[in-house]
Amino acid sequence: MSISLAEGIRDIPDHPSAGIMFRDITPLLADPEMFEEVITQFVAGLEGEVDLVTGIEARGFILAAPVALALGVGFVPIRKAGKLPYETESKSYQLEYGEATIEVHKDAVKAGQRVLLVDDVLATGGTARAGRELVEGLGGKVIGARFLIELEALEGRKALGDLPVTSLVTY
Ligand SMILES: O=P(O)(O)OC[C@H]1O[C@H](OP(=O)(O)OP(=O)(O)O)[C@H](O)[C@@H]1O
Ligand SMILES: Nc1ncnc2[nH]cnc12
Repeated sequence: MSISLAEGIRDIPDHPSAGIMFRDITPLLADPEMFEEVITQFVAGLEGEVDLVTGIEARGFILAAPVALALGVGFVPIRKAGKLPYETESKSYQLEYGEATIEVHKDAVKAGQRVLLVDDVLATGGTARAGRELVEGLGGKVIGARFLIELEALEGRKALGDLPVTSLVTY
């Protein structure tokens, strides 16, 4: 029987602010079959193609870490400003409901490493683009991005240019 990932996503109107329909993935995460299905679909075709997986705080971490382990490669956290302890590079950006700054450790990616970007939601694409720019600023090559959810009306793919993007549930 095929699994419907959309059934694990709950709609919360007006969170975190009026007019936003928040797509809550916690029911999916609480279901091990759905969670495993996401990781299986994310890694399909990527064996041997990736040197590092990066995830963006906080929900991106939940999905990116098991993807890294499934591919047998390391995980690099991209964190909100002020959280990483060593020297960092930073990027500020807009997202669907505000603005933020994210950071990565300066030594987290080596020149030429192939990096997969993983996050839960692609909305405006501001977060993912900032993450891509951080990785590429360190000399890494972002080879693709995987999202559980894509909010198509916000056209986040456009912010990622020619990057190969896969999303599993679209709204
Ligand atoms: O495409 P965008 O418009 O940039 O929006 C997508 C981002 O928004 C959410 O993160 P949020 O900053 O809310 O952080 P969280 O994971 O800590 O809740 C989500 O997890 C993505 O990272
Ligand atoms: N509508 C939304 N629901 C959940 N996460 C988001 N990140 C950006 N927009 C979002």
